[in-house]
Amino acid sequence: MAELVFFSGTMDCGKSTLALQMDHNQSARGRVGLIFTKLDRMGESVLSSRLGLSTPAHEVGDDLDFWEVVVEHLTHGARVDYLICDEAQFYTAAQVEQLARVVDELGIDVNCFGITADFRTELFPGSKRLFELADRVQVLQVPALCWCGERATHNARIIDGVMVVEGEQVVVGDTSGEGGVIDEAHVEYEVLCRRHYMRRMNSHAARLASATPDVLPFDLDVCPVPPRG
Ligand SMILES: Nc1ncnc2c1ncn2[C@@H]1O[C@H](COP(=O)(O)OP(=O)(O)O)[C@@H](O)[C@H]1O
Ligand SMILES: Cc1cn([C@H]2C[C@H](O)[C@@H](COP(=O)(O)O)O2)c(=O)[nH]c1=O
Repeated sequence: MAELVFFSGTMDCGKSTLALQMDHNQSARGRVGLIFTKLDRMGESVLSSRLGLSTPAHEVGDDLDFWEVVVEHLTHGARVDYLICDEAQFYTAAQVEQLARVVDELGIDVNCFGITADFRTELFPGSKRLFELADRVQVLQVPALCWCGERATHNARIIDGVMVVEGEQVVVGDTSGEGGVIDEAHVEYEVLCRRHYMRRMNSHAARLASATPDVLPFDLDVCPVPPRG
């Protein structure tokens, strides 16, 4: 039975790597897939992982209709066994519904990969609809970690070193320091555990706090001093 599966988690937890592995394993056994992505950090029409691998992909614009794309392939005699859909958080709710129809009416497996929530902890439209419609939502096995060592559960947006909780939902960027730019400010992301997300305590803020002896905003037993870097 074909399935709609949503592999979800924070940024930097290995979603795109898994998407590439899944495609590799399927195509190595002669199955034929279509690969989609939207707003990948590496540019248009590419699905890339931080491990350095990438593959060409169909870029998903707001007007792309997954049902029509797949039906057109089939009508022209092409085989389609599965779909790999990366950065699915950015898809529209209608596009997720088209993906569900591809599964139900064409019997094609659809594997979606994407972050659950934005830097304000609000669900992205694509993720919300996937949570509502997917046969399965899977968390990845290797957790991304907060600077304190706990499992990271939240994505923080950092502008010029300071964590923010207001702004546009979509700003393409990375966790490695290479970010986008808004109004000439440097935008990047950092994954945090809930405790440190709620305290607005990214690694930079924690380092500053630990350097100030009379300001101890959190319990050092639970929140060790973050590593330098
Ligand atoms: N130099 C490295 N050596 C080993 N693993 C790495 C290295 N760089 C990144 N990774 C792994 O790649 C993961 C990020 O993979 P990626 O597929 O780009 O994440 P996502 O798509 O979820 O944002 C990291 O969590 C880490 O496990
Ligand atoms: C939290 C958050 C993230 N984004 C962007 C930043 C990246 O370009 C992607 C996530 O990609 P990844 O492969 O999972 O690292 O999403 C955003 O636009 N808004 C946000 O709030």
